[in-house]
Amino acid sequence: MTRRVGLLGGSFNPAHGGHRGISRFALEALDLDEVWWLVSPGNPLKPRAGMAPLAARYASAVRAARGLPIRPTTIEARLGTRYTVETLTQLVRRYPHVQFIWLMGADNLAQFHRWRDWRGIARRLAVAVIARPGYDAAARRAPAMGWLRRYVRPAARADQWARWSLPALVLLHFQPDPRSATSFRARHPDWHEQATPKALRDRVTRRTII
Ligand SMILES: Nc1ncnc2c1ncn2[C@@H]1O[C@H](COP(=O)(O)OP(=O)(O)OP(=O)(O)O)[C@@H](O)[C@H]1O
Ligand SMILES: O=C(O)c1ccc[n+]([C@@H]2O[C@H](COP(=O)([O-])O)[C@@H](O)[C@H]2O)c1
Repeated sequence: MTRRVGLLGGSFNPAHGGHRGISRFALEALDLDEVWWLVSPGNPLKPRAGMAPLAARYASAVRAARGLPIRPTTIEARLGTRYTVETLTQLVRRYPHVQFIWLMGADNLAQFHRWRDWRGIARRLAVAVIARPGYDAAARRAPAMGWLRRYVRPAARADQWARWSLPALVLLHFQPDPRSATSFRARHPDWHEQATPKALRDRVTRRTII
């Protein structure tokens, strides 16, 4: 049977309640079986300075995902992909029985036009953007919206996304969640220096999704 999976790519530096909240919301609004958290080896647009090691970020994701149908994974490190379009090409090929939808917060929509082959991403799979406090105006004015606007689908029918022709974009609003990794790091600057259990660290390189 075809599974419906939402992909939330991120730095997870560290994972926090906002990731959990939006994933829980997406599971329901998009009628998903699972959300996979793609813990990035390194966002191509973010500086490396201040980025905790992948093992620590992955461990934080495993903790934050507990009890929900969310699978944190470091698959991009194993595939050797950093650009989302490359990751998606490989995932679609590797998992022919999974229907994927790309999830991202409104802050990323504002930057989307800077991603490699962003139109190609939207041609490969549906995209759901989740509102984020402080980013409404930036998302509305997002340069990528100049092209994407014509492909916007009604949020009231978000659970039908698997039937939409591509490109397809849905803008989802739910109780805005102000949590961010930036504010977490401001309060806990050395969060990743706490020991990462060795077993978890080892699993980062070995882990497969299914
Ligand atoms: N509170 C939130 N509301 C909506 N989207 C969110 C929220 N937190 C994270 N996201 C989204 O989750 C994905 C991964 O986010 P990321 O790991 O960069 O966390 P972040 O809190 O945005 O980090 P930072 O503050 O370091 O930029 C991105 O698409 C981001 O937009
Ligand atoms: O492919 C790109 O050009 C690209 C540029 C910037 C960000 N991304 C992806 O966007 C996702 C969110 O990143 P972040 O750091 O905002 O959590 C993550 O999966 C990144 O790999 C991808």
